[in-house]
Amino acid sequence: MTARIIDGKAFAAVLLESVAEHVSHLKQTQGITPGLAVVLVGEDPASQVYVRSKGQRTVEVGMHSYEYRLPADTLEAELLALIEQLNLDPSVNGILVQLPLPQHLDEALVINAIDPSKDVDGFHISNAGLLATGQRAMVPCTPLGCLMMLREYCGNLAGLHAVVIGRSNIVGKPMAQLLLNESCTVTVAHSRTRNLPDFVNGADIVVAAVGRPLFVKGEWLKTGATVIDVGINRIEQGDGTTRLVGDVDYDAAKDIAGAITPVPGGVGPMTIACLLANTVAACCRVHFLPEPAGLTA
Ligand SMILES: Nc1nc(=O)c2c([nH]1)NC[C@@H]1CN(c3ccc(C(=O)N[C@@H](CCC(=O)O)C(=O)O)cc3)C=[N+]21
Ligand SMILES: [Mg+2]
Repeated sequence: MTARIIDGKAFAAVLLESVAEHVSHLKQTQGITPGLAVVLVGEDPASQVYVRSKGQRTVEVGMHSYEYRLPADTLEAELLALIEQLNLDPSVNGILVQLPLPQHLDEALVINAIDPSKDVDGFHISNAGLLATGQRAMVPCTPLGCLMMLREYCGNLAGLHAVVIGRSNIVGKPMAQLLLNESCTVTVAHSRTRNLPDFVNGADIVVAAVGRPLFVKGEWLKTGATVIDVGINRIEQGDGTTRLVGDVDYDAAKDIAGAITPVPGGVGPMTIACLLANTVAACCRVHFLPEPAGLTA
């Protein structure tokens, strides 16, 4: 069996098109242009690449992009002052503080300083709590993108056994919450789980978010399983160049899975599309306007 390839890039392009239409409608009928502020502290090269591509996509769909690049030694008080300024600025509908932050900054403190209604990453404790209790929340972009692709490829998810590998606050935990809200039977596994292959072998859906290259082996999978690979690992090749690989051994998995996301071109592009969709939703909510459908359970 050869798996269907879940084309996240194409899927994201469709979502971005509908975001762009929504933005254009807001402009024409309300004179409003949604705005997204992205804050990057420090000079991590990978983070700079992501921030640049977020800014480009934001402008492409017709929204305002505001970028703040702060030095690595920025004081916590300075960062909190910027967040407060963005919280109060009505032209800013979404605020994203790029993670990870430098060591001396308290990530939880900084994230929880963001106005929850502008927390388009869905990382604020208030949004995490709303999601965990099945209420309308800003949903973290990566798990939201994964859910959209799963709904498309599996249809109704109720009763399916999903194994989420990874327990981070930004992917594993919210992914498990979303799948529970879809009535999946959810197992949350992680790098310390014993007999992980046995759990994976029982899964109709596998979401791999452990951050270890090629960690999930093809032979662990149940035939026909749907595999979502959240990993983005840059590995050195023999010739000195680098290559992006996921957390799943794709070449082996594709002969056993029923459907699988590639890396790159799977979850990554959906993450950015969902970020922009969340920003439009945040803008609609603050103005009491109808918002794009399908962003939550
Ligand atoms: N507050 C915060 N929110 C985030 O959402 C956030 C963050 N911090 N810190 C870093 C991670 C990483 N992240 C990615 C988004 C898109 C791609 C993406 O589009 N990847 C392309 C390939 C990119 C490449 O070639 O390097 C793909 O998978 O096809 C990757 C990674 C968002 N993050
Ligand atoms: Mg972790």
